[in-house]
Amino acid sequence: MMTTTTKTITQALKIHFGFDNFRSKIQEDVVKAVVKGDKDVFVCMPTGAGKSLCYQLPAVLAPGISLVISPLIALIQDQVDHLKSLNIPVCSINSKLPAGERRLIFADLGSSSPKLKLLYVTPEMVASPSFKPCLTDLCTRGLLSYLVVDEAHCVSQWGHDFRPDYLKLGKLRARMPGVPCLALTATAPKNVQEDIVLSLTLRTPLSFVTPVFRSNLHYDVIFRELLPNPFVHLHAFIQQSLALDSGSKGQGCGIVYCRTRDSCESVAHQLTKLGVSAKPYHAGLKTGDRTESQNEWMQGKVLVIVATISFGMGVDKANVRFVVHWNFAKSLASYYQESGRAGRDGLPSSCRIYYSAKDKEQLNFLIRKEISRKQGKRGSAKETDKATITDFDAMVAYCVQEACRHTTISKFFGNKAPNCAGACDFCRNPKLVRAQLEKGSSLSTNTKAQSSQPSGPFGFLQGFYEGGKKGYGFERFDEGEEDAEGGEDDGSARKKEFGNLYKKQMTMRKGMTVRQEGFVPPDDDCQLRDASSQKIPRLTVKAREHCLSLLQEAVYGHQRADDMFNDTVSVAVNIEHEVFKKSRSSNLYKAAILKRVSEFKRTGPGGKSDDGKADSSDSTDNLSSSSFTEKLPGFTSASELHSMKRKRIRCGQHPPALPKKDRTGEEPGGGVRGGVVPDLLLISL
Ligand SMILES: Nc1ncnc2c1ncn2[C@@H]1O[C@H](COP(=O)(O)OP(=O)(O)OP(=O)(O)O)[C@@H](O)[C@H]1O
Repeated sequence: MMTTTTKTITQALKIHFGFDNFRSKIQEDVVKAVVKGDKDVFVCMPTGAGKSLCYQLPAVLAPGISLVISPLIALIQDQVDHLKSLNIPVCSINSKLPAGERRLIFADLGSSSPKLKLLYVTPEMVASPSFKPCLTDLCTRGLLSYLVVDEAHCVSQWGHDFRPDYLKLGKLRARMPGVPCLALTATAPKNVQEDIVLSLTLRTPLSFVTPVFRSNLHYDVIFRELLPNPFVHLHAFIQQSLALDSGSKGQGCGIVYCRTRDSCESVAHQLTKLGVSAKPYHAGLKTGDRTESQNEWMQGKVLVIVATISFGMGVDKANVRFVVHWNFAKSLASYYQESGRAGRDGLPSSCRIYYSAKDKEQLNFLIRKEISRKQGKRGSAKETDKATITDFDAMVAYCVQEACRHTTISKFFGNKAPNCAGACDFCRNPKLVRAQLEKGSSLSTNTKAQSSQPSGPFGFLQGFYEGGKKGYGFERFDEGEEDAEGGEDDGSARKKEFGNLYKKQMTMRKGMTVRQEGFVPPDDDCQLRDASSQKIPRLTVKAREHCLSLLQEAVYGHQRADDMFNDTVSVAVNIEHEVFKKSRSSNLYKAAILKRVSEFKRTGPGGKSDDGKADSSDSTDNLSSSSFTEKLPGFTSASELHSMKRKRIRCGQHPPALPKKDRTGEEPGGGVRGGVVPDLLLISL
């Protein structure tokens, strides 16, 4: 037990970390309790609350070495770099360490008075035969000051990031009975907290648990499928969050999380096209490119990083003004942690989900299939399987409930409802949230009504799955990702296999059409009706989708105040489908679509009358769609959309470069080249 005075602690806080004060009373209390060293300590504090200091400061003051267990090498590296920049003797032993450095570290650890203060290792390393003797030696010589378990929720099978190797830490703990243990996490509901204490055999620990509520974060949910152009909407949100339109500099940065590598690429591309500097970050990139993206974002050269969830763990950037989830998170606990990367400096920041029912359905499918696979492997069901589904359901409920978002999160973690005070969309304007829900549910009803097949579990056609079983597949939900170090994964081949299976099933589900050579099938989130139909020769899905987006823009621009809650997406989908059904050739189809588009534009409030003047209904006296945007911050104004209109190009001129993904060799206009279709068709198609 140590008798370090408060003065010594505050001096060390200033000297080693450069802070005049503790960030909070609880941070100070934890540090003092750890420094005292007579008890194990459990800390559950929100993301960004300053948990690292709770063990780093005591470690600096302690005479020996503190062993820190952390789940990821990348996370460890960030901590090590940070501490090295503060001149604190720290190192990490991991599989990637060059032999020479490794020898030096072991030499220091074996010396009579090691210089190292903190030693970071993964749970796998701590259990490895090469490390065990060193650890035993340190224990025997009484040189181990603390055992620190960071991200302690990984120890719990109820936790959203369970790591089987964390379970072995209980045994490790038993081998060092006299060493105080400190477990820290940001995301632990009651059952996970209990599991941590049990698994790590913490002895009557001092618990410091603070509510998860962070008043500086504004949470909201936007239904992506209701948006005429989600990218324009995202762009507007980013502009607002970073105050780009006010010309302010040093305004911070943001993260957009996507589930797949492809969506990272396409969202980053779209944002760049709209004028925001954005870069993708995912495991499919070369390490150098990934590091470059991260560095440029850290330095503020790139404002938005569009990443899979592999990005962010350990990234301590204070001025993240927004975290967007373009795709659904796999659980509410993960969502809390990922969104919590916003506003670590305590300033107002936004956390937004672009919810999509299809996206949810897809993730549901993946999660349940994965559970089924695990159950098949172990031959039995587990309570934790249920917990995974409960956590996912909580995520769904968060999006589709009429309730305060902060309250939903707080209750999930076993806290009381906080005083949100308008820090979520529901508390700001419940009517708008309700309107969006109603629109969303009518959209999903329409989509369901279109299917002539009875749905199987979770909306899928049961007979379509291999063997007709209720198997769901997919072991990780950030598909296409490299595995986290030591994660419980069986390899990428199976991932790919499930990916292909999933795509195949979705295609079958959409159209039951046998694929013809050369026909590129619709993506999983394609909104078209009869998307897989190849009834019109040479008409591609891409061309149809493009027509649909033109229709959507036109329908949206056509809306008047009294029909602003009309479902523009469904209207456009139905018109496109009607035209598709009636047309016999690709050219006739396109001409019919353009005719409908120009009709809408001519007659709508945002359109022009025949004499070329703005329609009188566009006057500021009327409730235009831009004032609607202010009222319902889930929707993009028609004017924003019209400013996105494609540039007029003439026959013989090259169209603007297509995004990489579109360069398939296939003509966007369905294989029709300039000269065959009139000029007007090339403008838009
Ligand atoms: N006493 C303090 N005064 C000022 N800033 C502090 C203090 N303690 C910590 N910080 C800063 O707060 C930020 C968040 O700290 P830290 O990374 O430890 O949070 P955390 O609780 O571990 O979050 P997460 O769970 O997301 O990893 C860091 O930038 C850190 O430097």
